[in-house]
Amino acid sequence: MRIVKKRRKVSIIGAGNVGATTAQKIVENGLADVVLLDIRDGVAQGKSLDILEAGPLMGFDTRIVGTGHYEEIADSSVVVVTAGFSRKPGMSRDDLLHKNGEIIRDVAHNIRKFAPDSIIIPVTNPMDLMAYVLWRVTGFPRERVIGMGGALDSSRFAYFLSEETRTSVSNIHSLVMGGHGDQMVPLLDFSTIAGVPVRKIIPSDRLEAIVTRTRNGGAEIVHLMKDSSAYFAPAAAIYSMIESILHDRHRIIPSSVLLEGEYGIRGAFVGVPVRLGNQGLEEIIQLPLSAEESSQLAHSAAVIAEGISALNRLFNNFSE
Ligand SMILES: NC(=O)c1ccc[n+]([C@@H]2O[C@H](COP(=O)([O-])OP(=O)(O)OC[C@H]3O[C@@H](n4cnc5c(N)ncnc54)[C@H](O)[C@@H]3O)[C@@H](O)[C@H]2O)c1
Ligand SMILES: O=C(O)C[C@H](O)C(=O)O
Repeated sequence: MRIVKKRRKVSIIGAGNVGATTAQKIVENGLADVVLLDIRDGVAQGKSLDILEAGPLMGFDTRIVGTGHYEEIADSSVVVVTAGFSRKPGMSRDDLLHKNGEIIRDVAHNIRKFAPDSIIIPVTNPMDLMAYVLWRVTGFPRERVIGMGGALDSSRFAYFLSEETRTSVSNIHSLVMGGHGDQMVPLLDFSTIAGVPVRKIIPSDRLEAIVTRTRNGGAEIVHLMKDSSAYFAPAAAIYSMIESILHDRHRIIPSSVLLEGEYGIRGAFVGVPVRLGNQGLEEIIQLPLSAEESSQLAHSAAVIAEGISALNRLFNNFSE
């Protein structure tokens, strides 16, 4: 007997650099059908057609629809939110709070209305705070709002470690926790090369330089590109999360989720290692952090909590 399984649907809000690159990866790898939505007339439609016209060359049969209408996102398994402004050289991610906050509140209302059963992956910056807006407005359970930040930061950290040691990236496991901002916490005790802790292999001054470069990884690209932030590695990070969810792989991927007492933090979205499967967030992995790492994480969470206070001042009422 043939098992016929309908392809899953992923919607991406924002057809800019991150959104369109993510769409292309999903469709080319046959992971899901995609709806690409943008406020700019014709952009999502044009990019979708362009991606489809590569089908005969790349050999994929997955579909992508470009649209400006939220009705199209109905029945999505996953909705990725990349709509909004990116920072320019000299700006911090938090400088985008007001402009992107308004956009994301509107996007959240539409997700609640048209894709109420979806799992949301917030990407727009400042990501941990935009995740909070999406969670507050949609009223989704925390299992279904999972922000992308730690996957990207950990990948950057791993790449820099591989470059330093001239070792294949496949031998490197790295972990970055905390907010997706200047206070992120790269964890040396949980980062290894072929199972050996990095502190045993790389001298401390070099490790310190790598940690600093990881913290500034986003800014380094913004400085180089001037009018855009990163999008190839971000799209790969989003893809890895969606793949673990749709294929129910239970991969442990650092992501920004609402903490309810884990790591001593409550009421904020903060990056922690989580297990991702069909239902979204399956488990928050609690690691035995050192006193110094715990205090760095607490500091990062305190900065996010300040951002939440600013959001509460901005939106008296999240549901307007
Ligand atoms: N979390 C992360 O790790 C991470 C990584 C990279 C980028 N980002 C963030 O993702 C966001 C997008 O980055 P980008 O490089 O794709 O930017 P971009 O400018 O290329 O694309 C943004 C798109 O959003 C669209 N848009 C704006 N308002 C909209 C609305 N109301 N509804 C639908 N679409 C709307 C724009 O028309 C544009 O096409 C930025 O905020 C950036 O800082 C986050
Ligand atoms: O740095 C940015 O503004 C974009 C993104 O958050 C990144 O880390 O590349």
